[in-house]
Amino acid sequence: MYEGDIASVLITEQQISDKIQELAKQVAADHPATDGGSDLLLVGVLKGAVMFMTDMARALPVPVQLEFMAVSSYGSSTSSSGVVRILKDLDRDIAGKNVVIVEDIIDSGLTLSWLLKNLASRRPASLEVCALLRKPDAVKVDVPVRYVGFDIPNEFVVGYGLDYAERYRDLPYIGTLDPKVYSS
Ligand SMILES: O=P(O)(O)OC[C@H]1O[C@H](OP(=O)(O)OP(=O)(O)O)[C@H](O)[C@@H]1O
Ligand code: HPA
Repeated sequence: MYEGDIASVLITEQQISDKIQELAKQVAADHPATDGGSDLLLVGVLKGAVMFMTDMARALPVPVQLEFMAVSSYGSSTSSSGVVRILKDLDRDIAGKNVVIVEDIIDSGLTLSWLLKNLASRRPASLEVCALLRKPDAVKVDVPVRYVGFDIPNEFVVGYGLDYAERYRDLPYIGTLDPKVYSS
């Protein structure tokens, strides 16, 4: 699939799957199930986090509820515009809920820092972030991320939900994109 467009495989399907088991254990340890179930609410950030969110939800040994939000700062470019827009808001109130934001990638950190402020103002009982990938620039922005899958180099990556111009989301692994794809 996508022959010639992927320069290298950065993280294999197996590595993603093993990491998700690890992350799920960490999240569950911090959010034990109670008699009334668990009030853990995963907030997935569309569209990139869809694969990660659904795999996390199934790996978590505690009941979770799912909500989605769509924001966009990239459009069809490989760098963030810095302007975050809400394309789809949550369907319900998160006040009093234990919320974990599920993100595919933290790159410049702009999306997440905006999202954390936005969701914190809705008064959840707790608010944490679980990100599969984090790039070096994100460390410069002060965003507290409790759960991180992989720290990766500063290269544009695709696959497992991550796109370039809406393509490659369906790849089961994470790869680097051959620069010829976005320079042509
Ligand atoms: O840390 P940042 O530099 O802000 O980048 C991270 C954000 O960029 C991507 O979303 P995008 O806006 O491309 O939308 P998508 O998830 O629909 O692909 C990704 O899914 C993150 O939400
Ligand atoms: O490296 C990336 N790949 C795809 N989408 C992204 N959004 C931020 N960084 C990236």
